[in-house]
Amino acid sequence: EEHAVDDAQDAAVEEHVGSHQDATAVDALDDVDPANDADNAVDANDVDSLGEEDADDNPIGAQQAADAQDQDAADDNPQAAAAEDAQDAADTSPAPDTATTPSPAALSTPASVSSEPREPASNRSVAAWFRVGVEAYLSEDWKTCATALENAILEWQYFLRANIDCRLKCGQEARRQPPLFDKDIEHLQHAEELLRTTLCIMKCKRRAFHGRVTTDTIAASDQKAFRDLKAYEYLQLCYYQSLQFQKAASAVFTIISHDPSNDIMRQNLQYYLSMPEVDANKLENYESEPYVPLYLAGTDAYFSENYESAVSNLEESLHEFLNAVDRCRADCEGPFDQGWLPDFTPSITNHYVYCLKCKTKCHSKLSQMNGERYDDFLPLHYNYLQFSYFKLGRLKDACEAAATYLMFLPADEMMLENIAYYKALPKFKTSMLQPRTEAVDYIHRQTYEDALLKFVADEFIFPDLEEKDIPPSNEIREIGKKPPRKQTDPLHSAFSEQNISLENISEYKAQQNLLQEVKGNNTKPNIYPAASDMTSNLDEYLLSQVKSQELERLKKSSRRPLFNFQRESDLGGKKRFVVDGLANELECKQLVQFAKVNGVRGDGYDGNKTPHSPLEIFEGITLGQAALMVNFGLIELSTLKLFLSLSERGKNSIATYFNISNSDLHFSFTHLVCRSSVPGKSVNGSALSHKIHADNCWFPKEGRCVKTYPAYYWRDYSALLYLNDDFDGGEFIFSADPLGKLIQSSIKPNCGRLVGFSAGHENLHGVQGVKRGTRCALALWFTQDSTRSEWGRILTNR
Ligand SMILES: O=C(O)CCC(=O)C(=O)O
Ligand SMILES: [Fe+2]
Repeated sequence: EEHAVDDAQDAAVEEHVGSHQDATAVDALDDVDPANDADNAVDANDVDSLGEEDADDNPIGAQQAADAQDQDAADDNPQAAAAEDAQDAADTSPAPDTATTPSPAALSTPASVSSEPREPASNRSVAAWFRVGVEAYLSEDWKTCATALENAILEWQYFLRANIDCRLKCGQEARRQPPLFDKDIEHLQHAEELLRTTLCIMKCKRRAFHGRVTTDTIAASDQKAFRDLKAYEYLQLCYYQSLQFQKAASAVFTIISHDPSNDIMRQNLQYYLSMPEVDANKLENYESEPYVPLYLAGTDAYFSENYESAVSNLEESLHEFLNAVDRCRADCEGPFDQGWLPDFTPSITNHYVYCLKCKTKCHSKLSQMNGERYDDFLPLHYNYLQFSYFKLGRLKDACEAAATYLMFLPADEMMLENIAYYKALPKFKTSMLQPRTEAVDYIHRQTYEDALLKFVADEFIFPDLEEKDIPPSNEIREIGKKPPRKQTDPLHSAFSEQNISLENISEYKAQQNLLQEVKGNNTKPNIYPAASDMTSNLDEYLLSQVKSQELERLKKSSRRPLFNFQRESDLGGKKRFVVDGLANELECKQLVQFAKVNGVRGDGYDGNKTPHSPLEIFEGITLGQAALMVNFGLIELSTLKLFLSLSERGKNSIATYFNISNSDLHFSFTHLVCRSSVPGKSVNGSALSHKIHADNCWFPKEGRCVKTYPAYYWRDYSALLYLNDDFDGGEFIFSADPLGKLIQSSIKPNCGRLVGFSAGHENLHGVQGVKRGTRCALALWFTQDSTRSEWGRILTNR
């Protein structure tokens, strides 16, 4: 519960950061309340080290402030008082009740309390609903969890829709206006169009978010959570627990449609589908696009030779697909944190390229139905259409569709043959082979945009930057994130690695600064000093990060923690966390090597060589054994020290996370273990390496977890510090049930990653089968009962 508070604080920080991001340039205009403008200026001041005058210097901001003053005496909210504006806004903003494209997602979201998708019940923001849902999940209040998350999703969809609608409508509207001056000198007409669009967007958003708790800015981390469909992951478990099985299955289906490679959700779906209550034919994708049902209806009609219906459905599907691409592209036009202060032109270029990269992904992102990809989804429409039109005797339409198809796939032999056939028909005229304009424009845009991005990739290369500015290894980066590119400079980086762009650089600099401060003048960014340096308190320092001021500062400047940290809400259950960076590559290699050479088969399990899985070899070595080996001169003292040092780091992280004083926490057992696949045996996909269990009690059957012998019932906390990742399988999993049917989260081991959790039945866990290679970990168990201290540790005190 304490962590819930931490979460809320984090969120507050994020939101805070999020808001002043917008204090820069044009987005600042969005904020029509002058009081807020002032706040933003001050915020910008702390973080971006902008002078206060920046806000005043902002020409439009200043204008606004002046306007505000004029009317201030009469009304605190000057712009709201302007009736004209209100009128304009009514014209330009997405009027709640005249949605041109009602999102099917909203319509089919399980929560559809009313039939009005534009007005979800909303007395909380997106983030607040999400938090209520996750907290309800953690306190096992399944009904509240389900409704809160449904509301979170509705509120999120509203946010998305309002932003997209405003951007699209305002863009169109601005292009329709006659210019203030009818000669386009120095691209002033383009500038005018931007001004008009901006004005319109401000009014539109202001109206769309009027009186709502959710504003037009949502913290980037919250946005990411929703784009990754995090809410559905919780939602499915809450549906399941509140016995709404069909909806649980649909929520999982929604996740898979979005990310077909999500194996955990596939397993969950299989499980749900095996339940008699769940009907596979009624699975719904709650986030499906409008063209999907149209396309399916169109192709069904086509194959049953009902060409009228095929044509009308496929034309509509085509229209909706292009519409979806436009909406996807508009969604890309969000804020961008430059992370530094570039000149005007590089600044807009930077933001432009960021958006462009996002936009060019829309085509393939949408070329799929419920997770099934089709490379030629858009051209396929024209293929079905040409034949259907032909069958209906509409030769001109057939020829147009055929010519359009060829623009996408110019070498398609079948289509070339079709065209030859059409050409031979007496009614044929050459003018009929006109490709359709919507497709011509689409392809031309695609070609030009690809050329721009290729230009960026080829030309923005700055080979002069010194190697010393580049981190030497992956030691300081986050999980799954590429290190900043070699041979790069800030601008290039903005244009290269995915969308992370410049954040890499500012984050890297911030990390460098922090490390510098912590470590004095030692410049190599290495989280841990040499293995033998056991007195270093750097690890303790970093582990106390959650509360540390330094980290707050780091968060403000880079908005990414130094190393990844996952807590309860990320892991789908209580009293658990994951932290990275507890050991460096060298330390991991040394310990793995030691374990592989000295591990004893079946150690710790009375010599049972395959205690967990008959498909794998299990080897282990305890701390006490290692101490004895030093005594007999079999291994180096430094190896023992490393073993000890890593175990202490594990203990520190458990003590810090669970807020226990280090002296009240005792090691009860320390075991360095490796699990190896046996070639030819370990391929069985579903077998577990370690079946689902709790660490301090045992399930005699289902249900009660008994705290008695043979369970190690005195164990209070567990930690696994992983040492390698050069194997397949072997994920650590938290499960909601003892059969491992409902996996809450899955953690891929790698060097320095630690998973920590309380040892009771609230943390059922297991290990997926190791399919290739050897997986080594330092397993640590702790107790608060000093009489249960690990005896072998005494051997190390010499
Ligand atoms: O190795 C792991 O990841 C977990 C092992 C485990 O749960 C145990 O030994 O109790
Ligand atoms: Fe365990």
